[in-house]
This record gives sequence, C-alpha cells and structure tokens, in this order.
Amino acid sequence: MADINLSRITKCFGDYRAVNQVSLDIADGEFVALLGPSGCGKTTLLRLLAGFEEPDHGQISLGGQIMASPENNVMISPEDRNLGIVFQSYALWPHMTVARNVGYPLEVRGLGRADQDRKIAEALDIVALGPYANRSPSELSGGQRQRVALARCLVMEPRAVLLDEPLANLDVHLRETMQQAFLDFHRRTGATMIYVTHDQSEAMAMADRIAVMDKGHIRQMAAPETLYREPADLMVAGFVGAGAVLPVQGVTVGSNGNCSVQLGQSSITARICPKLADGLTTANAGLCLRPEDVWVIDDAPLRGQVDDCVYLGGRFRLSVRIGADQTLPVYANRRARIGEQVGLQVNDGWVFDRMSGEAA
Ligand SMILES: Nc1ncnc2c1ncn2[C@@H]1O[C@H](COP(=O)(O)OP(=O)(O)OP(=O)(O)O)[C@@H](O)[C@H]1O
Repeated sequence: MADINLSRITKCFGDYRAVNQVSLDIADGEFVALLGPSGCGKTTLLRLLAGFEEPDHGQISLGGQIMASPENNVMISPEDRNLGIVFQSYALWPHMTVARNVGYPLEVRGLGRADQDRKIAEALDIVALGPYANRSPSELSGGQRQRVALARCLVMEPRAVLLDEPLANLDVHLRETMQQAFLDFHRRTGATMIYVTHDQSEAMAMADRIAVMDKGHIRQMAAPETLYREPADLMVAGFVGAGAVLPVQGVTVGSNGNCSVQLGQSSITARICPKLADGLTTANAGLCLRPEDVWVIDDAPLRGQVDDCVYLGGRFRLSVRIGADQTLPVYANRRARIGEQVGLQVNDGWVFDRMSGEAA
C-alpha cells in the first residue's frame, strides 16, 4: 500500500472549476472519506486519483511516484497506477461464479491456477464469503455483491482502494452492516482507502479523517470528532452533525482556549477557535451548539419555547426557540408539549468565525 499526495490540483470542465487547488496528504494505511454535498467535486477528485481524468494543474503522487503532473508532462494511465476501485454499481460479471469474478483480474495477468486459487480463497475469506465461492452474483444480496467487488480489488494487491459511494444502492439496515464490513476489511488489510460519500454519518462511522468538500475546495480535513466538535466554518458546522450556529456578541476570551459569550440574558462558557482567540475580530463570532451540549433544566435562566418534540428511542429531541430566528435542537429525557416553556443550560459550545472560508 502507499501514501498519496495531492498538491494544488485543479480540474476544470469548460469554465467551471470542479476541483480547485486541492492539496491533500493521505498516509499509508489511512482511511479517508471525501464528504460533501452533491456536485462539490468528490467524484472528480477520485477520478483524478484513479487516472480517469487529467488535472489541469498540480501534481498527484502515489508512494512517492508522480502519477500526474501537467506541468511536467506526466500522466500515468489508470491501469499502471495499480489502484483498486469499487463503484456503487458492483460491476460483476453475471455469467461468472463469485470465485471467477474475484480471480478474473489474475487470469488476465496470466497467474498460475494454484496461485489464483490461493489468492481467491484468501480474498473471499477476508470479506467472509468463502462459502459463496461457487454461487453466481444473481444469488447474492446487494451487500454480498459489494463484498465480492471488494475481494476482486483485493486480489490485485492494489496500492490503495478507491470507493465511490459504494453503499448508495443498499437499504439503511444493510448499509450499517456493510460499514462494519468495510472497517473489518480495512483492519485486516491495512489498505489505504479513499471513500467518497455525501452521507456524514457513514463518513463519521468509518474514516480516520474526513475531508469536507464544497464547490471544489476542501473546507476542512480532520478526524471525525474534531470536525464535529471544532468545525472551521459555517459550511462544515452545518454539514457535519446536528446542531445550530448562533451569532453571538460580547465574546470575552479567557485562558485555556475558553471564552465567555452572551446568549440572551445568560453568560455561558465555551471553547474558542485559536484563530479567533488570537486577537482577530470577534464581530462575526458564531456559537456552534450540538444537541448534547444543552440540557433541559427547569429553573435555568435561559428560556425557550418548544416548537417540536420527536421520540428517538431512549430520549426525545426537542426543537427549542430561544429568539425570533434562533432554534436549538436539544435532547431531553421526557416528552415536552409543543408551546411549553423550558429552561436550558448550555454546558459546552464552540465559538468560531462565521465568515471563515467565505472568500474560498
Ligand atoms: N465530464 C464532465 N463534464 C462537465 N462537467 C462535469 C463533468 N464531470 C463532473 N462535472 C461537474 O463538476 C462538478 C463536480 O462533479 P462531481 O461528480 O465531482 O460531484 P460530486 O461531489 O461527486 O457529486 P455527487 O455526490 O452528486 O456525485 C459538478 O458540477 C458536475 O456537474
């Protein structure tokens, strides 16, 4: 397997910059998700890596070797990059058995029968499909077909595995099972994996790091818990996880990365983005509150009106209006009436610059 380096990659379709000056360093064995809304450039970035698209500018390297660099007239073809690719359509051959589907790339390479059989058995074992070797793809579930596609890319011993929304065709229950299958696959193979998805919960569940993309740019690349707890800008705060971002005034920077802010009549303590704390203006400060940051406490001074109450199993999610256009999602352990006044205690929050990244 290999590390991957992208340096200032740009790809235009006509006048439109689908990928705009993207730089990324992915470590050997890392599982990275490319996450973002439809049309943000995720698939184009994956296709650039695979070699199906040629960048207009910048450089792509795999394991220290340059794969694409228009400035240096280098463009290595997809078949010479030795990358495994898994699409949302499984692309299995219907007339071949599972084993032959998995082994076909080895057949094409002219590998001996015994070596083929050994590698097929190993790959099927990793995706837990050994007993299905002699079935045809039509006799498998969607999740099993996707695992055959994974096994097929594994036999090639690729330098990295690229996955383009591989679970998009599966139902919700199967998606969760397959997330576990991908994690097991990653653990057992140590493969470098790049996983494209627009589903934040999928990215959060699997990836070591997530690159959040928007309009051809990478807005933030970090571990899932960092993106959730410390979003760099409004787009990331809104796209990753539930919660609300409220404009706040009266930010007083304290010690240890904390600050106090005014929310209605209450003063609350929150964590503050270092860039903001380092003396930049706090005029555009926003407070990101996740549902678990706010507790319903009857006599708390911050008051709000319940607009909505949904049972989630084990707890309720309330929508509480605390100002004309300020609504917070909050978890509660009792049902609340619509229109009921509740007290809210804010236990944590993240203050950042709401305008950060807007020039991008
Ligand atoms: N071959 C092409 N020719 C022209 N425009 C293209 C081409 N491929 C992609 N685009 C445009 O580039 C932008 C990025 O497309 P891309 O497929 O990378 O987005 P995405 O983030 O993968 O979206 P989705 O989640 O919907 O698949 C879109 O506006 C798309 O219309």
